Amino acid sequence: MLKQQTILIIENTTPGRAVLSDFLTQHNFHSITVSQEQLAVHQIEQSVDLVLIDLDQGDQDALQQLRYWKNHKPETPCILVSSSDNIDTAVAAMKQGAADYLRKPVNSQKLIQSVITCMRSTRNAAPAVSASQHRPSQRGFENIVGQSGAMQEIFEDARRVAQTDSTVLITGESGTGKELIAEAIHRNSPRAAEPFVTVNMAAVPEHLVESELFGHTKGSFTGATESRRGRFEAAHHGTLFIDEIGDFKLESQAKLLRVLENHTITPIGSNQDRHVNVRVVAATSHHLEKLVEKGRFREDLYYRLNVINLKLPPLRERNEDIALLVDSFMNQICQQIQRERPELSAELHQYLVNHTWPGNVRQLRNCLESMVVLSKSGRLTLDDLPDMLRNGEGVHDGIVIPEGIRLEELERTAIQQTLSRNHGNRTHSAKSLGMSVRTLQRKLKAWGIREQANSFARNGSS
Ligand SMILES: Nc1ncnc2c1ncn2[C@@H]1O[C@H](COP(=O)(O)OP(=O)(O)OP(=O)(O)O)[C@@H](O)[C@H]1O
Repeated sequence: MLKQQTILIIENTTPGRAVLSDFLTQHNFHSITVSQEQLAVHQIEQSVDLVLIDLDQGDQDALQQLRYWKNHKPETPCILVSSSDNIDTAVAAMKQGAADYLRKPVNSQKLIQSVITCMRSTRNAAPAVSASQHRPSQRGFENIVGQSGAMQEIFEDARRVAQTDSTVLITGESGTGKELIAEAIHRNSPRAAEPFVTVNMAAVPEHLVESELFGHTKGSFTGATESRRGRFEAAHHGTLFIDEIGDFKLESQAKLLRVLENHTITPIGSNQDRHVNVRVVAATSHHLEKLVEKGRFREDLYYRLNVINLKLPPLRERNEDIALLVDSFMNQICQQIQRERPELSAELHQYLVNHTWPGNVRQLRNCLESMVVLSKSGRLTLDDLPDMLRNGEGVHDGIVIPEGIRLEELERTAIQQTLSRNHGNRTHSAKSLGMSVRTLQRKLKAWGIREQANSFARNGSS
């Protein structure tokens, strides 16, 4: 049994805090309880073993809280608890790195099981020296998996831009590997021996953005008890990766533009400019052009950042990479938690390859990790899939169609998911989709997924 591990409970109601705290105390955990408003920087700085966030404080606030936590203490597992059955929130939480998502009323056994599992999985993971426990230790291109044409082009372009000092804008949905590419660019650049510093704008509270980037002097605002170096200075001679640049407020955008043009920063409260030599790589999952049209992103900053644009495709557009990713993640995860690599049933493998993965590579990795950690035998099957996936997430049940998706992609996704649900049976799938088997076969052939369906059908009973 774990002894006196500390759990931080962020929950806005006093009775809710008391119930959770009593319950965890009974199970020998030490708990600290706060409401979101009470949460202070020193609590984030202190060492806690797990964070429990109540989503009923408002989905967006809780998700922001999660992002902030993952940015500052990526190694600390966060469990989200919610009475909402909004699948989008659950998906968003998992995409942003929640270790688990529990629906209220939470069965006490389930809560304890989740707490113990999340802590165990973190303890067994590699030491938290990197910004993410999921990242390989050598973070060059050699650790980025992808044999699809789209990824090969990205690698080629990224290697080329690594040699320059140009600003790079990496675009792509959350979890597609933007940060991984940014770091690989840095590791392959002449700045490789200098710092690679990251900052996620979506995770920094609005009033702290400028202090985070440019630093502040002691006493320059309430709470500034010490002078603090900003991320630009921390990245001096190296690379600064600014994630979710689209979340910058207009006022800060003007200041950022000035730094990019003059290479000088002025910490808050100081009247002295400081020279910084920093290469900026920015990333966003938003359509910046649209934000520019709406007046929410400065056009001049957009052009200044967009000198070189690398567009990472979502995982559903490069299914051919999934089998490789699965193989690589299974090896990594099993090595990290020192487990023998379990076998994957043919149905499960087929499911993983055909799933649309709205949370992209991150979600695929989290799914595999959760299955491996919780597995009781040496073989993983469809029954081992996390609940959220088994309940149809990623199948677009609510039909939320991502912007810019082509009809053909939708059709392909619908067909692949239906085949997966019907264990590769084309007759049942065609019937359920309201098309003839012949049409279904023609489409599969045209998309080059005939083999997968065949091999699945052959192995379907294994
Ligand atoms: N091609 C890949 N090969 C191996 N691992 C990958 C690949 N792409 C992403 N990952 C892994 O997926 C996770 C998410 O990647 P990353 O943080 O780089 O995505 P992102 O696009 O920056 O996400 P966000 O926009 O949410 O910050 C990480 O654990 C990363 O190591």
